[in-house]
Amino acid sequence: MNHFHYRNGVLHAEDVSLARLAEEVGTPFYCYSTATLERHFRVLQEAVADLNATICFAIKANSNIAVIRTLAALGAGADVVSEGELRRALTAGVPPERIVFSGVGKTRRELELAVDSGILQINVESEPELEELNDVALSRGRRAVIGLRVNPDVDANTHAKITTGRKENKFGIEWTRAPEVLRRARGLPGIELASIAAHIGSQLTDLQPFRDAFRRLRDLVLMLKAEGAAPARLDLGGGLGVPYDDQPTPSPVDYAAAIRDNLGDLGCRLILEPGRMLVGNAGILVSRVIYVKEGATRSFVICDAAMNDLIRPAMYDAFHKILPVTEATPDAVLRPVDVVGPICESGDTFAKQRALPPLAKDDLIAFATAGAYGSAMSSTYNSRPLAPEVLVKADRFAVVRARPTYEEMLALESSPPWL
Ligand SMILES: Cc1ncc(COP(=O)(O)O)c(C=O)c1O
Ligand SMILES: N[C@@H](CCCC[NH3+])C(=O)O
Repeated sequence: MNHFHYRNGVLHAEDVSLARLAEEVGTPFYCYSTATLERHFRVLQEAVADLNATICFAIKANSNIAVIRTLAALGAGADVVSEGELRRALTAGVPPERIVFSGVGKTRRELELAVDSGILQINVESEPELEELNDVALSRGRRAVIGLRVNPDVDANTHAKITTGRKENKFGIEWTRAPEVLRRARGLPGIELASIAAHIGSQLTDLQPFRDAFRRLRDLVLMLKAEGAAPARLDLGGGLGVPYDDQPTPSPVDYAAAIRDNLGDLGCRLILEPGRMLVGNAGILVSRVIYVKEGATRSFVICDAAMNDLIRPAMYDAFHKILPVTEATPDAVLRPVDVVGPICESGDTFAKQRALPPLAKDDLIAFATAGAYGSAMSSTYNSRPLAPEVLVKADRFAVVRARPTYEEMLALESSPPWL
């Protein structure tokens, strides 16, 4: 369910016309719906209500502070993976006791900041990191509260670039060594082992890989219990997919059932780290057609958004629905076009041979389901300013990240003295 819909023939975000927003903020821009964010959070919260779970929004999916703040106001925590994300979460008002710090390559400085901030847990992904964190904690006279992320060697059945729980992936402690490393963690004076964690990948459209991973976590918990050292918490990561096309994806209720069936009787508190499912359908990227060009074998709709704004099609061959902001008439004849950006790479293509209603210079189009890994993965490639972000709530809107000026973009660079 999302709150982007046509009203009087114009695409709206809640009660705000995207055509009006395009006039006010210029294109391209991202637009997020507060109602969709809130609805997605509540649907998940209700689905897991009996499971004693903390929902830590994976802010890598959408790091806009207003988006994080919207979710934090409903009780969301945050899953962060860098100093920058930790600072964002704290700035957005997420209480430290609801923050989890994940990632395979946390620097000593990041570990120090995490320990000093008093966050819920640091998810350790390797033995060298465990030793480093032990050292950091002892040097501060503290014990670091950790989750040990294990790699359950389960195929998440998703795009190869976003699968994370196979043994050939860089993430987590190798499955066969997990018992030994858990015991090592228990014995370290600077470490408090509070949790076991796993995250097997992103955009999962099938629950079976989750079930397989949960069974493996169950085995580890039972092993620790038998040793009298049951973990207080289990961190199940994120990964639930969203429908980019019209294919159904598992519901939060079914996901919760998979958790309940496999882990519900263990008496552990749970941490969930959803990213995409909270924000994916809450965001849209609006762009203006610059030209329509007739090539030798196909037609190109060249728009002012590009791969630097939304890299998912170029990087993962991802599909995003493309909607005309002015609704097509029922008798409009669709024709196949390539929708491309202005960047100097053929990979700067949003869609190939997509059947779309007639589009002309200056028309507005919108890329749907762009709220997750859209703006968060954008860059300034080709010296293009980052697209602004707008948050809508009913009939109100706010520019929650402005488009930088070219002066601001150039200001961080300087000439060396010899030039
Ligand atoms: C450790 C961790 N947690 C949570 C997530 C969020 O994943 P998703 O956006 O698929 O829910 C990711 C990204 O896949 C991740 O690496
Ligand atoms: N960036 C990926 C998801 C990666 C998840 C990160 N753990 C995407 O756009 O689908």
